Amino acid sequence: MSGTHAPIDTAVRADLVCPEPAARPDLWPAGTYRREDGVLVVGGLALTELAESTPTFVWDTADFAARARRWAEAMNEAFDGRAHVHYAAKAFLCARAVHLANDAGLGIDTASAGELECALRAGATPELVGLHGNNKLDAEIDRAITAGIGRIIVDSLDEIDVLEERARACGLSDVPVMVRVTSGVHAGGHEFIATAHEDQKFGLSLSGAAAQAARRVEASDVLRLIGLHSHIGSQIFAIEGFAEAASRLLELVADLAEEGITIDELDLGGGLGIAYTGADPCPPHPREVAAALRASLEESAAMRGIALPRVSIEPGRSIAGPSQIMLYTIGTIKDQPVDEGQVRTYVSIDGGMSDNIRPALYGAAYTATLANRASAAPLRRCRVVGRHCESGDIVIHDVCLPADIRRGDLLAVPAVGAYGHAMASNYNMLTRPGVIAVADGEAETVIARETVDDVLRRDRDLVASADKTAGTPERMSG
Ligand SMILES: Cc1ncc(COP(=O)(O)O)c(C=O)c1O
Ligand SMILES: N[C@@H](CCCC[NH3+])C(=O)O
Repeated sequence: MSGTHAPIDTAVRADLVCPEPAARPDLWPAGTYRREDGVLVVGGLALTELAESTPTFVWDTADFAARARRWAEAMNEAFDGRAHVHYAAKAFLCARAVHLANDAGLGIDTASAGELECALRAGATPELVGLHGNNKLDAEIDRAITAGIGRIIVDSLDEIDVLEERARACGLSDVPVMVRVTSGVHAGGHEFIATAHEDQKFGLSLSGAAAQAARRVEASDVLRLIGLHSHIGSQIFAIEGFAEAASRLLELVADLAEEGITIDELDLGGGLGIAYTGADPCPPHPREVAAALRASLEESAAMRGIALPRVSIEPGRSIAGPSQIMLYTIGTIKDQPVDEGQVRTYVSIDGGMSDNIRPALYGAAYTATLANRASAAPLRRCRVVGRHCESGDIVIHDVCLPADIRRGDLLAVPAVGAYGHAMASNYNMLTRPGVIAVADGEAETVIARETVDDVLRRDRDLVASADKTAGTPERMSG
């Protein structure tokens, strides 16, 4: 990095420095450390071993499994073995994730035909699978109910009619249904990921529609009411929001009980936050969350004179998030003038908003550190950008990196395991990165990185013209 201008805001702020794994282990897969030669090691594997594979998600599967187990143990301990945990597949899904969740005793929460199909084909126990969605398609419903999944979470009154119709068409008479209730608790980070305030698309309002839905499902001859569901949002650190939502749901449980309708289960959704940078607090341990939920639910139930229903939850981010890091290779580095006499250092990496849309979509903050070496150079405030044709293609707005970073260095971004790969796109026809599992020092590709041919194969005209010239579709197969 060179230039005659002073860098913008030369003061290196501690909160913009990426915490080393030893200082903030919660940001990294467990056991991540920096070797004596400065190389970062994840899952026992030196990240320099993956230098040829960047950009890539690096997934510590043992870390994912341990986080899943921690939720299962915490909930079962707090709720005397009567709780259940469903992994929210939208955070990150592949067959391996299903196996790991399953081995830890978790069910799978899905939200589309694709997620459902992946869970079922990977061998998830159907009774432990749930299906969400504010506009479920007939084909999705048919697949879900004929596979015998354990819960369809209805999201509107209309959908109850559709579910009844589909159940009859499929010859089924005992379809398990939960009613998604909008509790009115507004929690979570960005507005786009808060889901339980009134004026948004999800759920049925506590102020009327939820009770109506419960009555209709209860009265149905083909549906079976198994519980109420609430999801208040995502990236939440304060346990009070979950407790408040649960307490409001219990009020509805008590009202319904007076009408003779029994609610056996409350699903409190997902939402526990994780730390993305050194400025974020450490999230509470699942044990702490589970114990607080138990205490508050017990108090609310006692106050209303009702028995405590079974409790389930659907964590996604808190299981998948810290289990993956993103590994990029640094390319162009340049200083851009921003103000009189000042410059900002732009560090370009070989990925961008197509593998991490969260900064552009939610203003999410990330941090990064050199993965291939340590440096004693002074720190400099940088902006990490991708290689898309878009000035908003910013992966990290502000991070302090050693002033001697150079083309070819590896950059590790922690906590990308949730809503990273899952929200990746092909913008600018970039190929989506793969996911490399690391465990015991070994690397294994679990999701192959896309090739340009993978992307172009969907264009039927290109396939047809390749067929004509080569006489074989293999030409396009990458
Ligand atoms: C219904 C439902 N359950 C679970 C989750 C998972 O949330 P998180 O990844 O924040 O734990 C979500 C996403 O926010 C959701 O919409
Ligand atoms: N996609 C969001 C959270 C998921 C919201 C799902 N209800 C994120 O990246 O933070």
